Amino acid sequence: MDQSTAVRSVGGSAVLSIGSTSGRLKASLAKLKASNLPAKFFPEQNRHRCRRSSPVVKVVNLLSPFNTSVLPVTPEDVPKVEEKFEQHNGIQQFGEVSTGVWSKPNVRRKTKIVCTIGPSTNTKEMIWKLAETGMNVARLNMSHGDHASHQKVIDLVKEYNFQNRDNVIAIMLDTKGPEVRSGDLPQPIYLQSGDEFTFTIKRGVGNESCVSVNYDDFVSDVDTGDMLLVDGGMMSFLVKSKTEDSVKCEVVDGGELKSRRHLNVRGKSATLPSITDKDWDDIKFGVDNKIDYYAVSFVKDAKVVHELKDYLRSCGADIHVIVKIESADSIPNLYSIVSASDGAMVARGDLGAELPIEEVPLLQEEIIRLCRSMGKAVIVATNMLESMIVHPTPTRAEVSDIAIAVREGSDAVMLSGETAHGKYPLKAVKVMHTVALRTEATIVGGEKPTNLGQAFKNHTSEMFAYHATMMSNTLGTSIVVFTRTGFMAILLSHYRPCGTIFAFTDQEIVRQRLALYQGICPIYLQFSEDAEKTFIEALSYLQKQGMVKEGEQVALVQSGRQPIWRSQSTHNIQIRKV
Ligand SMILES: Nc1ncnc2c1ncn2[C@@H]1O[C@H](COP(=O)(O)OP(=O)(O)OP(=O)(O)O)[C@@H](O)[C@H]1O
Ligand SMILES: CC(=O)C(=O)O
Repeated sequence: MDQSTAVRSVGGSAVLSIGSTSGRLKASLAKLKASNLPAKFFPEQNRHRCRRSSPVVKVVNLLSPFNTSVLPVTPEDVPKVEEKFEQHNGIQQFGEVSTGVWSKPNVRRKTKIVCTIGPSTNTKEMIWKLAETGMNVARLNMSHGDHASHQKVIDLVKEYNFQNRDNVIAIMLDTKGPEVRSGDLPQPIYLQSGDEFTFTIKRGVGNESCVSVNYDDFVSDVDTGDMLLVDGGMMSFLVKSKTEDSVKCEVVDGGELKSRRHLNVRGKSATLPSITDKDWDDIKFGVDNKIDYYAVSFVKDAKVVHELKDYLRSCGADIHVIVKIESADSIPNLYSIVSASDGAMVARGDLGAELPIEEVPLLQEEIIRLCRSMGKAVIVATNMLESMIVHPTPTRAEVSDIAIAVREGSDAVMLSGETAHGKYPLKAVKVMHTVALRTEATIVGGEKPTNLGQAFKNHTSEMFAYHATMMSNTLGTSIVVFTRTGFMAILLSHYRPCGTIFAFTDQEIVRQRLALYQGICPIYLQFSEDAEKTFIEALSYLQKQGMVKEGEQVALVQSGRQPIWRSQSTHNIQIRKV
């Protein structure tokens, strides 16, 4: 077996591919000399670390007609794959095209994909297709739609999870938060630089020169000289003067102003509570529907996270909280906010509106580093494939953006408008999958994030996770872990082992939750009283699905907060032959 399960079938086709490439191609590949690439790409020089194939081998593989592991990116190729979906009358037939779980993109890729569900994707057919193409988490944006429309999506995702025991999609409810939005307009207004335009707190105004704003303190929060941004900067307005109920502006960057657009004041957060009355109503809706994650918008301090967690405890809801870092006020409190939560989202849209745009990449890196060191999940969001809302191929800069987020170590990357209302939702997921998979193949694994030891305060589990990772990296094995709470699987994920973490759980809620975490393939299994019987069943499942081969070794981990079969004091890692 190739040492990295994430790339094993790709690695296997290297020799064949060289033989099948044209002379011109061979000549260009010859130019890709090892000496021209950074030493860290070459595993021979990092023997003590994870063994990976070099990018040169991967380039050959990408170009090979025999390669089936890396999905195509070109517009010519992608429709062929989508056509394949169309050939099947009825989405249930997906199972028939699959040749075991290993063929699924969700298993081979480590970095997870969050897809926002909207008008382009809120049908049964599209949710099934998204799931089969690589979606790991379905995001419901509560700024749009009503409970009935979100209920339909939740029910469909649950139906998918129920019918597909070998794949799982988590559900994330993203709160609207204290968003300031302009009101309805009968039709879009075209504004040019230098035009005058007024925003008013009077209700129901929408004409060529003035529109309502949904926030009563808007006038008092804004000062003359402030810059107002629409949709994160798509249009901008300079505040010239204000009255009791209106703010008069000059258009700086013009464009088309549509209904219900998002407004930010550069450098300022609205003086509204992070969780509004509407959000509490939506949070209750999430509790009733047993969703997996809340993404909480515009969190400014840890207090609000504690408040939400207290509420969830009081109703016995086991839902994890992801804080969205998007408010200027959140930055000084970053450590305490992340510490109180289960993870963070780098919400680059609003972050880049409230703070200078050049701060966004630096903050992204810092937030990822902080989350990794604290053992928290981290998602990079917004504009990742923005051009694919209307075009079938991404810009090269967008491809690089995904690669950077993967290299920086994010657990997940997110699609917003691309899947919510874009023209090419499946292609966008496919591109994200391919870029992430390709980038992961060049990452040297097993680098322990600093300070992780202090994050978990459970030194035995911590030590076992660390050593299981080192052992599996050295031997080139996958990791098999049994978990009732998800704790040990999450801990292992934070050490970023090279092989896949097959996390067996007898709790459906844990199976769903683990879908967000880097490198984890969650699998439901009813645990037997007899540990050995359960291990055999798990390994036989993996073998049947093509995830491990006969004779291959796996690292089997029995550790964590709650003992399943072991007595309190025994923890162990076994290396087993399948
Ligand atoms: N549930 C939904 N129902 C209807 N439209 C939706 C839904 N979810 C998303 N959309 C549409 O997809 C767009 C992109 O989704 P996204 O989650 O990025 O929204 P957003 O961050 O609130 O952005 P915006 O400020 O542009 O609304 C939204 O602006 C909206 O037009
Ligand atoms: C995702 C989101 O809310 C943002 O980027 O602002």
